[in-house]
Amino acid sequence: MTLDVSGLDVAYGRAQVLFGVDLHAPAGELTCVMGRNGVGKSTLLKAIMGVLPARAGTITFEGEDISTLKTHQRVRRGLGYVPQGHETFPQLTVAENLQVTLEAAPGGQRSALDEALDLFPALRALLPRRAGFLSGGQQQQLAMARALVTRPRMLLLDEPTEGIQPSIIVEIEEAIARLHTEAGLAILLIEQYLETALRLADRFLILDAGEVVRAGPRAALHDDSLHHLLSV
Ligand SMILES: Nc1ncnc2c1ncn2[C@@H]1O[C@H](COP(=O)(O)OP(=O)(O)OP(=O)(O)O)[C@@H](O)[C@H]1O
Repeated sequence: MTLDVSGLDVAYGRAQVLFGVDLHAPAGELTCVMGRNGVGKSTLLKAIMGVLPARAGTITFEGEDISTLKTHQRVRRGLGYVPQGHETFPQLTVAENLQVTLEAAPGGQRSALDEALDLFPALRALLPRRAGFLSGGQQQQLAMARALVTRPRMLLLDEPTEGIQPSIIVEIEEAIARLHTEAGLAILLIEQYLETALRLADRFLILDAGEVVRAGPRAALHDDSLHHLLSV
């Protein structure tokens, strides 16, 4: 369940955005990817999922080189991904959103759906609602529940609390903490805020202008010299 990225370069056309990024996200640990707006955090997750092609570098998951696999093959290997902006099918109900994913998942099991709903109990009451009518926070919970239905071994979350009302942020953070501590799921979390990272992370990595400038265990985040690299 360990994910290793080595020497990753990614570009949008001629504009290179990631430069030789190395990342080690061990099994069972929660790794925070941090850094200010536009430093390349989302691009890193997209490249790990194969949504964007890498120009150079390797991505290894559980010892297998997955660099050339298609996104759905990476999902089958056990990577779950919740992109920024919590994409759901707005015209479908919450129940249908979950069902569609369950049916598309190899060996998808009803029990996985029940477990996902146990993690976000508020979604149960919303099952008949169209996803497009949910609040941003509820849609984020639905997007996370959908990713969990595929029973990932590592979950990649792109700023799950961005732009979400504080009461639901707490629920989402609790769900992330439970997935990590109770279910032992490995998590790669994009998180801009230091306080949240200090609460949740086992280890961290800070990007600046597309390069890894710091990485280490959570304790190393208590370092004032990092502040200029983060949003405050
Ligand atoms: N589709 C695209 N085409 C061209 N450039 C892009 C594209 N998407 C992102 N970029 C650029 O790549 C850089 C990194 O963007 P990215 O979204 O990965 O950063 P980020 O750290 O996730 O920032 P944010 O927190 O704002 O999402 C930025 O300069 C951005 O403008």
